Amino acid sequence: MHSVIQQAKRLIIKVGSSLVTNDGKGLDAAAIAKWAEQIAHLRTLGKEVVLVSSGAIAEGMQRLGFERRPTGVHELQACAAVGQMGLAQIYESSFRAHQLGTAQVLLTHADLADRERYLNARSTLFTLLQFGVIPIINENDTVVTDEIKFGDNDTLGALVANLIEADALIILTDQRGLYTADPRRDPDAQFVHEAKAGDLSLEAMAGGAGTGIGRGGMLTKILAAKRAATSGAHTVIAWGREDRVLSRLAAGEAIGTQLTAQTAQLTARKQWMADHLQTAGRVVLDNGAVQKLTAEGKSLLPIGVTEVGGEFGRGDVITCVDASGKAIARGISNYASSDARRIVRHPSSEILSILGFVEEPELIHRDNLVLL
Ligand SMILES: Nc1ncnc2c1ncn2[C@@H]1O[C@H](COP(=O)(O)OP(=O)(O)O)[C@@H](O)[C@H]1O
Ligand SMILES: N[C@@H](CCC(=O)OP(=O)(O)O)C(=O)O
Repeated sequence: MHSVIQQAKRLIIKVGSSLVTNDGKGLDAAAIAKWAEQIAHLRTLGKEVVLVSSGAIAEGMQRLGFERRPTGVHELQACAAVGQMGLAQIYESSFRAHQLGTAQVLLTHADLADRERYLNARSTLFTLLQFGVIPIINENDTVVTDEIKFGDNDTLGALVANLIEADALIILTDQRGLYTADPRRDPDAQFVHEAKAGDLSLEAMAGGAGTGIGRGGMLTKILAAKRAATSGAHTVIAWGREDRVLSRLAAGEAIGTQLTAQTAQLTARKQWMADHLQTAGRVVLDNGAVQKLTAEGKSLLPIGVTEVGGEFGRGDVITCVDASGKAIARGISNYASSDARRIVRHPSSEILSILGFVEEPELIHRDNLVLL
């Protein structure tokens, strides 16, 4: 019995190129329809699902008549642009059959490295989930070059898991999971049912991609599990063509390789904030706001702030101090210091008229806040 997917409330599901495009033969509509049906079922169980799908380049190659993967970066980018249309179309119609809308989200490494864009991507994804649509994510291949690429969507899946604090990452691939060696090369390879995410011995077992279609191979999946675990997300690597694989995982069946995160979600997040020893600025809270944060676990609203110190940007970690100057919390600011100065002491309903825009009603959302 594997219970991590059964218990997960928010899930990232990553499907690889070889699966989506039937080993490069063209989009596998039947397989995609089955995942869409199962994801619709997961939604009825109350789970939020974000899909990370590869396959744009493979599908674009097919559409443009390439027999082999082109080597030129612009040809690859052109393939991605062409193929992404196919992906968007097939996901939209497959989910539509289950009364579910989809949204296309194309991300680059630079988007997640930049704090402001990181926060924007995060807020947009949360909003899409609130609207009940399925975000379909891929790398924005047309604008990236090798140096700034995620490179493989396993890594992207893990970063998205970190971004929206998913409980689990499911990586669907063309193998049943991790073996002690590449099963395509070593007939004696043993299946690994369960391990700790981040266990170094796993990295020695995993090899590169098995076909010319996929990019990452097993090593990037193992590293993705390690990365996902830093924000407390567990990973399951499973065969995408396994009968009802997603529904059975959600029912607690032990399919695939389960890589369990060792850090609890909250601890991981707290640790991340605690690591920000040098914060960019500070806000002074009135007694009411101190009470809301410390005793009631609430978010910090601009109205509870009396003073803003230092220069910081949206997305920077700042310190919250009480009237005596004692640090009581640390968190990610939704507003730059220049904007924060204008909205403090005001109710959130006035943010729009003061600034002309609203990022969020909170200065720091409680999910982005750690008490000291
Ligand atoms: N230890 C291992 N266990 C399982 N598969 C492995 C291992 N090492 C390498 N592989 C290879 O990784 C491949 C899956 O990665 P990849 O081709 O990138 O798929 P995807 O397109 O799903 O990301 C498998 O087909 C397999 O040949
Ligand atoms: N963004 C690329 C994904 C490349 C990639 O990571 O492929 P895979 O190893 O199959 O997940 C595409 O859509 O073709």
